[in-house]
Amino acid sequence: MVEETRLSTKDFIFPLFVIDGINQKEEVASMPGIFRHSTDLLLKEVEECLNLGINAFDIFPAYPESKKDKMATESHNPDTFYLQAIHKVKTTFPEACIMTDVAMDPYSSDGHDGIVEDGKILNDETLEVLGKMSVAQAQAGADIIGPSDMMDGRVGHLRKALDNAGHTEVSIMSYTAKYASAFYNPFRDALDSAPKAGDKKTYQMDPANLHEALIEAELDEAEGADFLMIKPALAYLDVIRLLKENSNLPIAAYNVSGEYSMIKAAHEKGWLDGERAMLESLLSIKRAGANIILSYFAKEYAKLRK
Ligand SMILES: NCC(=O)CCC(=O)O
Ligand SMILES: [Mg+2]
Repeated sequence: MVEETRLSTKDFIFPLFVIDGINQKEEVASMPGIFRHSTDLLLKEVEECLNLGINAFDIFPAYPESKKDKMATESHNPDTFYLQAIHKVKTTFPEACIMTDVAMDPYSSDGHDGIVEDGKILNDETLEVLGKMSVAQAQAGADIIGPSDMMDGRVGHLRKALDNAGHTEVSIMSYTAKYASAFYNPFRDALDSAPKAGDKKTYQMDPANLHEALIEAELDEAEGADFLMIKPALAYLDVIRLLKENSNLPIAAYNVSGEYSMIKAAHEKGWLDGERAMLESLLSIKRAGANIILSYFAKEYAKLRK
């Protein structure tokens, strides 16, 4: 009765990885228990999760090097397997909430979220590509698009692009405060999307900065974001709390791959109780103020609750 914070399966968005092909299921080496599925098996995974009470999914594609180029052209090719997978999932399970990822890195031969020229990221030119990508994802059936690129002005640009294409009901979950973090490495293994040169510090946030997140939040709200997200979660609980107290938008937190894998690794070594560590860290994210948690633990949590 006096417990102040309670987790529920409904709090979660489960990130899923999709690959091209049929009957393919590969475990991500640095993320025990997390798989890359071809679309046919992804449908089974979504069905299993829906039966466990998970309603929302964030789907990411892993592309082979041969499909990548400087302009991320594959990202808005209507025949590409990712867009077809989104369409298939949404038409098979219309009740599922489907979120997609907007950034160039899975399709970029530079492994960056934007267009690279002479070692620099071209912010405004990148917005054009992100606009095409968003409209293609909305067309495929996305309910929420998740711009994870951190270019300036992209929320407003994408809102306009979606509206102009008739997708007024597609929401934007902005990666408002996405920090240049060491905790993303397993995810980059899952997607083979690590930067080929340089790092992401010119567009992602400095882990030293808290109040800069408020500037990002004000801009995103003004530009039309429907949700604000903080990423990573565990090393940034203060940022979650600050945005929760300063915005009336729903607050999401991304419990990222490294946060998942370090608990899994310590559990495998017998150094801590993985289940208790999972529950405690998820609870801390909600206690800090997140309404929504994107987590690779979502399915494990849902099974436990069941
Ligand atoms: N745009 C999504 C991510 O970058 C996820 C990172 C992670 O899970 O480590
Ligand atoms: Mg920004």
